[in-house]
Amino acid sequence: MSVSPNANDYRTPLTVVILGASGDLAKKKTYPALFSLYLRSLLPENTIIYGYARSHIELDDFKKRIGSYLKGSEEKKKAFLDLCHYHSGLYDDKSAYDEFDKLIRKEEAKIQSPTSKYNRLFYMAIPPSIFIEVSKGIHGSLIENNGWSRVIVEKPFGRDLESSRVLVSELGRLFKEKDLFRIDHYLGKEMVQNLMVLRFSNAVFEPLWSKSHISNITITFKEDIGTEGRGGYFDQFGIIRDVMQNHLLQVLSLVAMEPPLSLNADDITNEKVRLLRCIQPIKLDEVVLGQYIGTQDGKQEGYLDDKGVPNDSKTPTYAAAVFHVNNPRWRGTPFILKCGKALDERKTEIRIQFKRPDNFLFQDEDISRNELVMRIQPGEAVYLKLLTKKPGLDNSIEQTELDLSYRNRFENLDLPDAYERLILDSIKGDHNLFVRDDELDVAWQIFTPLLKQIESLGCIPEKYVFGSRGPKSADELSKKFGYVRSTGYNWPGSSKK
Ligand SMILES: NC(=O)C1=CN([C@@H]2O[C@H](COP(=O)(O)OP(=O)(O)OC[C@H]3O[C@@H](n4cnc5c(N)ncnc54)[C@H](OP(=O)(O)O)[C@@H]3O)[C@@H](O)[C@H]2O)C=CC1
Ligand SMILES: O=C1O[C@H](COP(=O)(O)O)[C@@H](O)[C@H](O)[C@H]1O
Repeated sequence: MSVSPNANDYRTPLTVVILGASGDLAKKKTYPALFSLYLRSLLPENTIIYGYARSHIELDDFKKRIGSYLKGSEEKKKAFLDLCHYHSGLYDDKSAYDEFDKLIRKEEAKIQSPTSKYNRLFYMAIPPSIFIEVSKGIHGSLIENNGWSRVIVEKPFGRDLESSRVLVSELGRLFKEKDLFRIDHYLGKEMVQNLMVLRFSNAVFEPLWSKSHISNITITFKEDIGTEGRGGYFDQFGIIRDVMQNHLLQVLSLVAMEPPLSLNADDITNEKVRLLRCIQPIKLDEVVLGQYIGTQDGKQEGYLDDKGVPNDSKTPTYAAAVFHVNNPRWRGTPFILKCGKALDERKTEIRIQFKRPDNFLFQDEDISRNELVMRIQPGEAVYLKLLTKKPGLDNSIEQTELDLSYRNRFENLDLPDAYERLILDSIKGDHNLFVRDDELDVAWQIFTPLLKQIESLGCIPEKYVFGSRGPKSADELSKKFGYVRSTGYNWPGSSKK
């Protein structure tokens, strides 16, 4: 579904309320995304942005703080910051929300609405421990009855099936599903969006897209930074809850789902949910857990050195796990999901490794498999690794690639940040890129038994050094499930990357 900027929603004044405006997410992601939308003239004509948090911050200081994360001309920044207000108040105090509502109404009253309506978008950039009390505050004092009120919630949506169900039902009592937007920011990334187009608009892929031709699929998330002071938060969740249960599972479902009935949000989510229901319970012996340690030269600290992390923490900062999808398309093709912090590089990619052709004529050659790689970040690219005859008199075979590097192919590439796209969609009321309640439920059904097993057995993660490729056992796991690493491949563009 798409809504044109001329629709009524764009003429109706909008108040964006950022709860937790003094925090990290707000300054690094939410305000910069709103600023980009402002620069592209994609915010409704009369938009006010109100930050709310406990900290007492003077408006000028607050503007300086968020201004330092905005990229654009000083003139545009100033014009954007003129739309921004800040109010401090408690999260569990009804009178504070009532007072805040009065302030917002006063600002809104200065604007004549051409549609006689006023819309409000609430963005919860707050820790999960206060989701429910803040939701009650919004519901009790801040809802706009003459227009829509929508709520964007950030992950984590619970820490297991039980807590997620409590959260879903509590929020469900306060807001209708159509007004709730659960963000998984990976769904807003360009290449993740491109998955649907690549798969379903190109006749060349669909006939190959199954166990008949695909040997294994690896979805990898690597970060080259550690927890960097966020250890206190991270330690309560670990990498499986932080990245695998949400971002990687979303990518898996888009790679593996059947074609949806239409591009309508519900039809797409129905297919994702149907696919997720086919995932077999994850086996502990098909999982590798890791935790990073510092480098010998002391330049990089280990996870346990991060303040807020207990000395004896067993929380994994790396995980690899094998997923088996029990349906006719995928039965027999393993999906290997890998994610970790403090590794050798920053990279998120999908790597589809094909089987050898049935009637393989080149038995004597040490020949690698075809691979279709979709690099989500950095440097968005889709490339197909294939074999050609070495040009010239030589008859040997060489690995090469069909390469769609976005930066080379698309001129003046200006990709919107994931948050920018997602905030815009919530203004349009488009749920396509947000997580539906039943989707969340099935994701937790997949992971909760594994997480409980890991915790009850007190599994000790394998140590790996900051900046390495992660635990050694992860490569063995990939190999065991059919991944064949090609050697001797040389990408000529590496110097341009
Ligand atoms: N358009 C573009 O931008 C293109 C870029 N390239 C670049 O060329 C380079 C090579 O590409 P490609 O062959 O696809 O990717 P890589 O050789 O980087 O990785 C291929 C696979 O091998 C694994 N691997 C890497 N090192 C080891 C190791 N020492 N032991 C075991 N497994 C390992 C990787 O795991 P893991 O992911 O866990 O590291 C990954 O699954 C990359 O830098 C790629 O980005 C190539 C083609 C096009
Ligand atoms: O949700 C999260 O994602 C970030 C990585 O996001 P990216 O867009 O930079 O890939 C990760 O660092 C963080 O731990 C996690 O909570």
